[in-house]
Amino acid sequence: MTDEQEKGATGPIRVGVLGARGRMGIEVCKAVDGAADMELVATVDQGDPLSAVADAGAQVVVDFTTPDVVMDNLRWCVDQGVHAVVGTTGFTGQRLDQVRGWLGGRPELGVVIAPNFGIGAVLMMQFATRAARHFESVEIIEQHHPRKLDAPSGTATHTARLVAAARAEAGLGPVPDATADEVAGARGADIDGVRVHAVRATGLLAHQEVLFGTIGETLTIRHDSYDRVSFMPGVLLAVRAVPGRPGLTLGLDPLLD
Ligand SMILES: NC(=O)c1ccc[n+]([C@@H]2O[C@H](COP(=O)([O-])OP(=O)(O)OC[C@H]3O[C@@H](n4cnc5c(N)ncnc54)[C@H](O)[C@@H]3O)[C@@H](O)[C@H]2O)c1
Ligand SMILES: O=C(O)C1=N[C@H](C(=O)O)CCC1
Repeated sequence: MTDEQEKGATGPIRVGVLGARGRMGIEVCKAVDGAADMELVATVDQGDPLSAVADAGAQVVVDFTTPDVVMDNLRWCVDQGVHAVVGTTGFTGQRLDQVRGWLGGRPELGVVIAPNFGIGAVLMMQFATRAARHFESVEIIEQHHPRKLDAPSGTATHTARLVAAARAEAGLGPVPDATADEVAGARGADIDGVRVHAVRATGLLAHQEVLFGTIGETLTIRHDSYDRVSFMPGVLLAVRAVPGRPGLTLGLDPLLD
């Protein structure tokens, strides 16, 4: 039995939440509070010292903050020897490599970074990856609440990368598109050759369609989160798993298998 398993066997997982007063942070605090095998020991938001997390003896931190502060938070967690579950978006390949580099010096530590903790959203990405090689055309349409700071969403960016990799592996060429004299933005963002359209509207929460096309047919794979509670089973799953998963885990897929 590892040290972590031993700690887990003797008591609840001690959890600290960063971004605790944000839309997601509030839900995470409620979910952790309501989990019999966890104890919410620290809640930190902008202006509060991170040291509260260490002082409280947190074993796992959950971060739902903003792309501009999340790397500093993660660096701090690694330095302090605290496992991390991260839902904050903005993770480029370069950022992920940086996190892997930090973890190289702390082989016992785990970090889970997931662009979407909704189980349905994870399946939507898996289904889209599976469909990708069968269709010459693909576009992603993500729709979110208007207070979202980033566009396109982390989920859409991750999906585009997965779909592009599956297309490349299948030997598909570029998506057919004869557009000329494009008005800037009309065709959406280009992520690894996949067009991504970001919609923002009051009343929406988090939604995504992946639209595939080939001769004579289309396939639309759609996921909708209507409430932030939809992300909580995935967050709790990651909190339970991360002490036993050294290194970087990207996405929730390996935890669902
Ligand atoms: N992975 C997922 O399933 C998922 C789901 C929803 C949202 N998100 C992402 O989570 C992030 C947060 O989303 P939100 O809607 O809760 O945003 P939000 O703006 O409501 O919350 C962010 C919180 O972080 C706080 N904050 C800022 N700097 C901080 C710091 N240095 N230390 C501690 N707290 C700090 C802010 O004050 C705010 O309360 C976004 O990147 C969003 O895209 C991911
Ligand atoms: O509300 C948000 O902000 C969300 N962000 C994530 C993303 O960018 O993909 C997940 C869905 C909700």
